[in-house]
This record gives sequence, structure tokens and C-alpha cells, in this order.
Amino acid sequence: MRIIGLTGGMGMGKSTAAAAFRRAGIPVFDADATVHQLQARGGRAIPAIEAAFPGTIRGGVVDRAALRQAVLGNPGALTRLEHILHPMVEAEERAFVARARRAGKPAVVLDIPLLFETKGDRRVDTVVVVSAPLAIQIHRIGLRRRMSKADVAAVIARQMPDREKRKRADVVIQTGLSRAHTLRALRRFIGTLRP
Ligand SMILES: CC(C)(COP(=O)(O)OP(=O)(O)OC[C@H]1O[C@@H](n2cnc3c(N)ncnc32)[C@H](O)[C@@H]1O)[C@@H](O)C(=O)NCCC(=O)NCCS
Ligand SMILES: Nc1ncnc2c1ncn2[C@@H]1O[C@H](COP(=O)(O)OP(=O)(O)OP(=O)(O)O)[C@@H](O)[C@H]1O
Repeated sequence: MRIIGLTGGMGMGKSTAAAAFRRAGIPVFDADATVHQLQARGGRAIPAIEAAFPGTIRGGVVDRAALRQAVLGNPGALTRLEHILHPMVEAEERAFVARARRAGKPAVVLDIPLLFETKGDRRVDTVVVVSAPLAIQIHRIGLRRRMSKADVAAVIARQMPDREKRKRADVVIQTGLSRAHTLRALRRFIGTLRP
């Protein structure tokens, strides 16, 4: 089974690319969504987050805005949060890969924003990086997310620079042009996966 890592900075187009893989019948593991599940009602991460960041759990679920406030711009706190979450995300990822293997899937995609930062690139066969110029990245984040400019800058600063990701990629998908252009490039890559 071919394991493809999909990564790229915030707003670079990971979710758009992941949707194209899903449409082609390739199962996608979504690390951001896994974090959300771990923090939602009954989520496994809630007790540890409550202990480390008192006041960020409201009504039994993580108040993400409050947690963001507690960790962004505070690298030590963000590292503590990552140490709680990343082992749980990796356990979910391993279970996902094992299920796909048992089901005889020819390929899977791991959509992981921090793929390189967490050394996840060692666990995949091919790394696909989605990339667009910084100005377009910031514009797209602004369209979609209710995050302050300072929060956006803090997240981008935390992530490996785009040029470094491109250097380490096996395949770079440009998302700075039209959506049609991006989808064509993805279809070309997906075509190379057929046995
Ligand atoms: C800080 C939190 C509470 C903010 O939640 P919120 O709903 O506001 O944002 P969301 O999760 O959608 O993330 C926004 C963007 O920031 C990126 N991001 C999230 N956490 C991190 C991080 N630790 N380092 C770099 N980028 C990150 C995401 O990939 C996404 O592009 C949340 O992102 C979180 O719990 N992060 C820690 C877990 C983590 O490292 N996630 C990254 C993927 S494994
Ligand atoms: N090739 C493209 N052309 C035009 N717009 C695009 C393209 N790719 C993505 N977008 C737009 O850019 C925004 C960000 O894309 P997407 O949600 O796929 O990024 P992401 O990397 O998953 O972001 P995040 O890490 O913040 O979740 C979306 O509003 C999407 O519609």
C-alpha cells in the first residue's frame, strides 16, 4: 500500500487537495479533524487539556478560541499542548493505516499540517506539498477564518517555511493559480498511482 503524506501551510489548499483524493476513492486521514474530535464532547484529550490549561473546557468540550488564546504567542504552552495531542493523533493515524491495509486499499493519504515538523515524512512513501505565494496564503486565510492578524502570523511562524517544505517535497502542487489548474495537477498525480 502506498502511503502519501499531504502537507502545506495554513490556507495553502490541503483540504481542497484532500477532497480531490477522496473523490478518486483514496481514503484520507485528516489530522486537524482528529484534533477536533479529540477535543470534542467525550474526546480523549479533554482531561489532560483541562489539567494543563484550566478554564479552557466549557460544558464538557474544549473552547477552541480560549485554548488558542492560551497557547498562541506562547511557544512553551503550545509545545505542552502538542505533547498532549500529537501522540494521540499518531495513534489514530496508525489505526487508520492498519484498517486501510486490512481492507486491501492500494493507497492512502495522510493530511497532516505538521508532517515535516513531527517527522511524519519518515512514515510515508511520497510527500505532496500544496503551495502558494505568501500574499495569496494570507488573503485566503482572511477570507475564511475569524482569526486576528497576530494569530495568523503566530501560526505561520510556527510552521516550517513554505520554501523549505517545497525543497523536501517529492511533488509540489501549485495552488496559487486557478482551482481548475490545481485540480488538473492533482488528477495527473493521482493517475500515476494506478497500478
Ligand atoms: C490551537 C488550537 C486550539 C486552535 O484551534 P482552532 O479551531 O482555532 O484552529 P484549527 O485547529 O482549525 O487550526 C488553525 C490552523 O493552525 C494550524 N495549527 C494548529 N495547531 C498548530 C500547531 N501546533 N503548529 C502549527 N500550526 C498549527 C492548523 O493546521 C490550521 O491550519 C488547535 O489548533 C490545537 O489544538 N492545536 C494543537 C494541535 C496541533 O498541533 N495541531 C496541528 C495538526 S496535528
Ligand atoms: N487552487 C485554488 N484556487 C483558488 N482557491 C483555492 C485554491 N485552493 C484553495 N483555495 C481556497 O483557499 C482557501 C484555503 O483552502 P483549504 O481550506 O483547502 O486550505 P487548507 O490548507 O486546508 O487550510 P487550513 O490549514 O487553514 O485548514 C479555501 O477558501 C479554498 O477555497
